[in-house]
Amino acid sequence: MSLRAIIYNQETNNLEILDQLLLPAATKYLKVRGVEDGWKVINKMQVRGAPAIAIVGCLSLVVEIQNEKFESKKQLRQEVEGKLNYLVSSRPTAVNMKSAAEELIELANQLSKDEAVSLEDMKTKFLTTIRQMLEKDIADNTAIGDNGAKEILSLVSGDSPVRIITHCNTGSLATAGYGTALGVIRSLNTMKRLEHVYCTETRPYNQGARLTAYELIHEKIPATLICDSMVAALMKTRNISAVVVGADRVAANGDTANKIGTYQIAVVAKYHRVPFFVAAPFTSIDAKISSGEHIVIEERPDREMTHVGEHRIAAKGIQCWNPAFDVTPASLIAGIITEKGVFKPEQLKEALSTITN
Ligand SMILES: CSC[C@@H](O)[C@@H](O)C(=O)COP(=O)(O)O
Repeated sequence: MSLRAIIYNQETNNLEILDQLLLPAATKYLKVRGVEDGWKVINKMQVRGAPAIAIVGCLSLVVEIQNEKFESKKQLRQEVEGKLNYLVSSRPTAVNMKSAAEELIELANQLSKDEAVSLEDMKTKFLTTIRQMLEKDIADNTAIGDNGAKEILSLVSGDSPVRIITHCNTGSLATAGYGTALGVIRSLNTMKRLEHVYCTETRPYNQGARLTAYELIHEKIPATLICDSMVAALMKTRNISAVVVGADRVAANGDTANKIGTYQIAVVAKYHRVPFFVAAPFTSIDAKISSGEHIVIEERPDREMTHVGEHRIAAKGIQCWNPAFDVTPASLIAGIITEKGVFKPEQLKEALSTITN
């Protein structure tokens, strides 16, 4: 069974997340009792990964309001709007929580205006919409996995197996399950066409060494860990078939914000003529921004660079710069693998306007 980052029980209204700060040393689930807990676990990165952030944020709202009594539809609408906006402020770069909040606020507005909808119906419809996010994300990831595997295999001759590089963590721990870039790797492995995957350590937070490596071992996928600084040497010496990474926000022109270090891998891939793919659900695409210039990059505390756990590794007193993400220009991206197909960056705008649900 694949790892579960999010466990939600509708009957008991219980939400738990796997504390990703403790992995791989300890597997401990944390209860999320409402929006305040939701905000904290996202901000502290106990849950992380763009799709997982949105799902946990929205489910924390379900937990909070499921048993709450509201006087009117207006009161319910105002409360969900305030709380969703608060959840959006937990981390700025990934678009998924923001898009989910905007859609849910729009839904609350519509239901609140519709006189045929009672207060009870409004609440039920609202809660059901959020609960469906979990299942939808898994279905989307499975489609991304299959679309990406087919795309990569179409680039190699005959039945040759492929060798993939990935960065950060994009698997079951970063999503509702299966994963995006790691979903592509999982699908290639299921098709028996994956020779090997190389995962980067992903400094400074080590999502690759701690989380991706853990998932790959758990899934028995043939894998090797490399430091972030080894990518160029690896591409020069091993015959790498493709790079596949996830995304925190894809702009309308295809520029993609993802974990810090993604951009330099794309530059190195271009030099070595290795196709560089981004795997992300439509919920990670921000059609409202024309390019990556408009993406706010989160800067995290120095401590994440100077310490590993409780252990200081950097000289005391040194200044740090710790952006959590960078933006890879569309010109370096061979394709954006989504649940609705694989698009070249320049095809994205049209896909966004023609493909709805
Ligand atoms: C499917 S997850 C895609 C991205 O969110 C992932 O690659 C990433 O950058 C995660 O960053 P994180 O800071 O760990 O939340």
